[in-house]
Amino acid sequence: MTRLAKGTVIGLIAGYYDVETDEGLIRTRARGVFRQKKQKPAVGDHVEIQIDDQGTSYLVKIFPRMNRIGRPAVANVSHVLLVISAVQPDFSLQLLDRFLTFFAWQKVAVTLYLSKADLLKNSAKLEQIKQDLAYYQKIGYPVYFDAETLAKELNQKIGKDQIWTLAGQSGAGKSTLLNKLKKDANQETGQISMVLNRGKHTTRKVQLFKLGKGFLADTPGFSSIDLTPIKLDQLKNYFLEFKKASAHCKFRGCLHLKEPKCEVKRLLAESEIIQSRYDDYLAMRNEIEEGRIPEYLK
Ligand SMILES: Nc1nc2c(ncn2[C@@H]2O[C@H](COP(=O)(O)OP(=O)(O)OP(=O)(O)O)[C@@H](O)[C@H]2O)c(=O)[nH]1
Ligand SMILES: [Zn+2]
Repeated sequence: MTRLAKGTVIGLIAGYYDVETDEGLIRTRARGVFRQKKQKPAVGDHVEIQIDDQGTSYLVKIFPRMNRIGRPAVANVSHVLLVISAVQPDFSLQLLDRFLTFFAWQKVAVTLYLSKADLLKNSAKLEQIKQDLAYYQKIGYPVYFDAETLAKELNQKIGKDQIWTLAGQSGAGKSTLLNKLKKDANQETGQISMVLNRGKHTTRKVQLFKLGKGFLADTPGFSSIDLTPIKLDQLKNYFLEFKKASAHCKFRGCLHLKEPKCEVKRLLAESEIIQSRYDDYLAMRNEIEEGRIPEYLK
């Protein structure tokens, strides 16, 4: 006799999957059939497992995913915590726009966190960055300037069963923030970790840890992105303020290039849309047309 159980993969350790189910945490292996089909269950996947009388279990089914992003991959990511540094590496609007476009395309909501503001205390440079970020706040992205406030509010922000992950340029401060959030959540001695650490050779690879009413992926997140698979005529939809404005463009399907009576161009002329956003839109169009990441970004 075998029975089935449903759950979410919350950990991936040396070929084993830890699945959180109604009957508790079950460590299981994936059926060989996935390998034949070149499918690989990822942390965050909603899955079905088969359990026999001896308690041996197999992961037998992956339910359709919302998305699968990052390396190591996390599935069904609904929110990203995007870490951008004020310095080291230098703050870059261009890079910020690339990340935001990528996540809008992946249907992932983004919260911004500015790291290393302490290294620029009271400088004109920091004021400029804050002014830039105020624009992003205005178009709909929440922005945080200190880790304490972020940590406190994340507990409320992470909704039921939501999966969040970190992203940001290499060196931006993702691991530093992650460690802080984990410490605040008192995860290092958490119950799940103890169960999982029983085995001697279990090197943890990827794990979701509980935060708020959902999870945050315990991975460094990812730092490089490829925009070239985006469809050229869809790109405009991933600039939130362009999308909103486009309802008032004369032409449906306006690409905000040379079309007459374009609302995006009007707002740009009035500085309601910042020039760097529009320039980055054009640069990304080029990149998609060329089908490769430009040299200067490699
Ligand atoms: N002064 C200051 N230093 C920071 C801050 N956040 C991170 N750092 C430092 O910046 C360096 C890089 O931070 P990490 O957390 O390793 O960055 P990361 O984004 O995980 O980097 P990758 O693993 O390369 O992707 C480390 O030396 C940190 O101590 C901050 O808010 N202020
Ligand atoms: Zn337009």
